[in-house]
Amino acid sequence: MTPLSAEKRLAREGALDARARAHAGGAGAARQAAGHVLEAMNAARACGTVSAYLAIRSEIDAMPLMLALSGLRIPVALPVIVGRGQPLGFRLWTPGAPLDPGPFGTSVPRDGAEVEPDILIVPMLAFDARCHRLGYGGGFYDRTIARLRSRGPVHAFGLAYAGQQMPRLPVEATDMQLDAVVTENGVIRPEQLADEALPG
Ligand SMILES: Nc1nc2c(c(=O)[nH]1)N(C=O)[C@@H](CNc1ccc(C(=O)N[C@@H](CCC(=O)O)C(=O)O)cc1)CN2
Ligand SMILES: Nc1ncnc2c1ncn2[C@@H]1O[C@H](COP(=O)(O)OP(=O)(O)OP(=O)(O)O)[C@@H](O)[C@H]1O
Repeated sequence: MTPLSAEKRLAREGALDARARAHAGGAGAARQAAGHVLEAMNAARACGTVSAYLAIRSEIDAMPLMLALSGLRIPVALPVIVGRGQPLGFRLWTPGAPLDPGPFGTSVPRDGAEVEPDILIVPMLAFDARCHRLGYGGGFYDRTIARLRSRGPVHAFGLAYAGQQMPRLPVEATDMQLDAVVTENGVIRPEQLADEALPG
């Protein structure tokens, strides 16, 4: 294990605790965040298919957003684990669509068509002011964002509780920066830190 992955593992422990505390605050945050995602999409002129997620553990619920998008006739997709070390696949979802159990407590639409999303709504353990993200460590979203960005423009918006912000996350070369992180308090765009251009 490299020192950086050990650092990430430590950060994950603190992040799980902070997220669980934020989650105990109730369902209002998920509804507020959903409204801010729609604002962020409008501001970025982002349109097309939106991939979201079915929350596991203490992730902020994306369902209010998914229902709002469906109501606006915007196509919604859900991630599918294709294999270890592989980018995620995506299947179309509609409210009430039958689901099959997937790995790690996830659920996937049973018979949704496979699609390529234009907008990714990304769950996480933690984020920082530069919109770097810490996930569960599978590297699934990093590989997925890298692949989609290599093919064309894609918007990657993190969705999180404001309480999931951390001072500064450890960053590996493969870690993708998000275009924004949306919380119940609004939209956070990546902050350019003064020392970012310096080596080390
Ligand atoms: N709601 C949701 N759906 C999602 C993701 C996600 O983060 N959240 N994913 C984002 O990639 C993918 C699923 N990937 C996941 C990868 C690991 C774990 C997880 O719980 N890992 C365990 C370690 C398990 C093990 O190593 O055996 C852990 O963190 O304790 C969960 C989801 C696709 N769907
Ligand atoms: N595009 C990529 N190509 C090759 N390896 C990658 C890529 N992206 C990430 N990885 C590797 O995957 C492993 C896990 O990455 P990381 O710790 O960033 O996962 P994560 O972002 O927390 O997980 P997830 O995205 O699944 O929630 C790391 O060893 C990382 O180097």
